[in-house]
Formats: sequence, structure tokens, C-alpha cells
Amino acid sequence: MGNDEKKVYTYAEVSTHKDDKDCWLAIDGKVYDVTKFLLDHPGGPEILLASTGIDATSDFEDIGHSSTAKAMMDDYYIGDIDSATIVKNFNYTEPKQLHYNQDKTPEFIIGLLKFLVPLAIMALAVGVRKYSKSS
Ligand code: HEM
Repeated sequence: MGNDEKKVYTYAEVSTHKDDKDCWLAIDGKVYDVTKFLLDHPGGPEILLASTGIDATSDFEDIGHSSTAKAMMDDYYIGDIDSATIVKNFNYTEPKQLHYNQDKTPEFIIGLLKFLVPLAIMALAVGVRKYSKSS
């Protein structure tokens, strides 16, 4: 891609390019079209796809990519992100999924027991008192 084609994209637009036929990454305020690089990526295509739709800066840096890797990025650089629109990946989706799967039943049973156990103990105490008085 020629230098004159560099653009400024909104973060929202970058995050819509997220499949194996159209894959953009947002790293350090820059936009990379890695569609043609997916199968050549030493870390595999899936991990690149998993870093789309979010700000991939920390994903990229956590791996500790070599200077060779960083130099390769120039080949895929297509523009910059409008910095006002960047959303850091604080809303990572994994924890949300845990909530979805959470079964509400144990909580309900514990709540019921908290109410019933003292009642049972009281009933027992009253019963024992009555029994010991009458005997
Ligand atoms: C334009 C962006 C990227 C380029 C050019 C790139 C390039 C490379 C290269 C050349 C390597 C080989 C090791 C090295 O030289 O450091 C590598 C490995 C790897 N990359 Fe990327 N990468 C990019 C983005 C990403 C992203 C966003 C992730 C997300 C986590 C990622 C995850 C990995 C992983 C897991 C490895 C394998 C490390 C290993 O098995 O030793 N890469 N990448």
C-alpha cells in the first residue's frame, strides 16, 4: 500500500474488521491490516483474530515480540486511530461469560437455609423444654 493511502480511522471502524478475510489490528494508536499476514504469523492466525475488535497493544506487547516482528509491522500499517476514539480493553469479555453461566440455585438454597436453620433450632429448643417439663 502506498504512503499516500494512510488514513485516520475511528476505533469503532477498526473494530469491525475482524474476520479471516478482513482483519485489522489496533496497536499503539496505529492500524494494521494483517489479512494477508494471518497464515504467516508465527503465533498463528487465531491469536491475531482474537486480538481484533479491541485495542491489541497490550496483547502485542505481552508476547515480547522481537525487533524483527516490530519491523515487519510496517508492511501492514494502513493508518492511525483517532486517539479520542480508542477504548482500552478494560471490558474484556471473559468475566462476563462466567456470570452468564452462574447457577443461581445454590444462592437461593443458602438464603432459605439461613432462615430455616435458626427456626429449626428454636423449634427444637421449645420442644426439648416442653418435653423436660412434662417428664
Ligand atoms: C502486525 C502485528 C504482528 C506482527 C507483525 C507479529 C509478528 C510476529 C513474529 C515475527 C513472531 C515470531 C517471534 C518474534 O519474532 O517475536 C510472532 C510470534 C507471536 N505472536 Fe505475533 N505479531 C503481530 C501481532 C500479534 C498479536 C496482536 C498477538 C496477540 C497476542 C501476537 C501473538 C504472538 C504469539 C503468541 C507469538 C508466538 C510466540 C512463540 O510461540 O514463541 N502477535 N509474531
